[in-house]
Amino acid sequence: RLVLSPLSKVPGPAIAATTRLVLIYHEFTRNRRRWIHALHMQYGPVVRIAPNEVSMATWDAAKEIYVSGGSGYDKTSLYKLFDSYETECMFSTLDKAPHGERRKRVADRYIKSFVMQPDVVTGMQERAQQFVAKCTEKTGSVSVDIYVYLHCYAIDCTTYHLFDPHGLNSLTSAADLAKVMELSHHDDLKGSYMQYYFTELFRFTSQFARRADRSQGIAAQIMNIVLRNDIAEHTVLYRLQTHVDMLDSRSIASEIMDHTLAGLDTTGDALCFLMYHLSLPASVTFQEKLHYELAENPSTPIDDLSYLDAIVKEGLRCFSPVLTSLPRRVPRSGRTIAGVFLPEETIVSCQAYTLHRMDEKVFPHPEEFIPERWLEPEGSIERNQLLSAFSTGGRGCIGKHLALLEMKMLLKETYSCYRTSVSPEMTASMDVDDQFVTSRPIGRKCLLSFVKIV
Ligand code: HEM
Repeated sequence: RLVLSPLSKVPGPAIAATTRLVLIYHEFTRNRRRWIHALHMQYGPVVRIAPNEVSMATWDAAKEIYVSGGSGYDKTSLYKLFDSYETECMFSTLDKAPHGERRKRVADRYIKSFVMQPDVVTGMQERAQQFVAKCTEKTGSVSVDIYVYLHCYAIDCTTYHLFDPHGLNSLTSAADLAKVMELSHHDDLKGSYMQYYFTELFRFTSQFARRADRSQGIAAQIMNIVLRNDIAEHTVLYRLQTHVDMLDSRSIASEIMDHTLAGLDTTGDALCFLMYHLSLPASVTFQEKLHYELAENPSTPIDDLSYLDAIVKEGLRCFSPVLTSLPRRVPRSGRTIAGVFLPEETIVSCQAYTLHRMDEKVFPHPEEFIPERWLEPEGSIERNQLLSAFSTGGRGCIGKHLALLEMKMLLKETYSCYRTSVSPEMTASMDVDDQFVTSRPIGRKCLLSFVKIV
């Protein structure tokens, strides 16, 4: 492995080239992303992290892995863990052709022009207003745990888009709030890796199945909704139910379930990290500039607010909720990337955490939160190419435009009228806790105070 493997010339620690146990150790100790980033800083943009696995950190490599041929290389079996009801969904379909067929069924519901329609925008705005009302219902300098309410907001918005009028109303209903608490406080990292490495064992012990522990309640609810015939026409479920070549109900439920969970932690955690950062004393100017833009342009379309856009992009660059590698398999007969030949079936990936930091010509002072960098015309192409929060290509995030609308709407409704600051009672850690795919604050609590701007 160290000497004769076609990967033997790829830089990286010798021990990692000889056994996968090193990578497994970092996976189980929640250190995979940090370890890979440190290796990139030491060895450069191409690193061997296991006998048959290579990590890359340039836009050219990302383009080849995720965009070549439309949707890049096929996924690894890690994604099989995202089946629901023991049935494939778009995200867990490994190969290109069946994935493309699945994606076409719902793609029109997620394109920007559809998401920006009044039906959808108004739905998001109502929920953003409910979020602000919830955070400000008690008067005085009361601190509010936005971690929970942001997850409520994310799932209420997503399920409105997926299966209105039966979406969750966790910002207004205590029963739905309890479901969100259950979903957003789970810890899936070790269980998921166990399931990945010991697939056969888990097949016989399905009571430990990854999703079952956190999402049994919502899974049953979604299956019931899928069978209903009163779904609003603007939704993803309606699109699936009325497709000429309709999928069976388990496949539809699996798809809807996956989108529900895909839109929960991602948008919820991204907003949580971002609002926390904006509420620190050092961010007063960012809040002021944002408030000024919102107050001066109350009727400007949300997508034309350039400072709001810069805040969201910088938030996604610094605190992306999907920081870790998105693994793919090198196609038949192998490929050469960045001058390195990778044999067929080598596992290859990029991680957003490193793409967002490594090239200091594109992102000077990468550890600093500087929204203004997104307003500079020079270097704009390179910055946007390397911003990988939603990944890229035909398997990139289908919910990107919905997520951006949700984020912008919530910030607009909040910072048009309120100033936020970190509450003095806030002792929970906001350091990043890597889960299997997403990352969230370690403390799972974020206490902020809201003060009305008069
Ligand atoms: C800030 C919020 C979000 C972020 C950062 C994010 C990020 C991502 C990323 C990086 C991927 C690609 C993963 C991979 O290749 O392994 C992805 C895929 C996906 N996302 Fe998102 N996502 C967000 C919100 C949403 C929302 C709101 C929805 C839907 C309601 C959604 C639905 C999906 C689906 C269905 C896929 C799979 C696409 C496919 O396989 O073709 N995401 N997301």
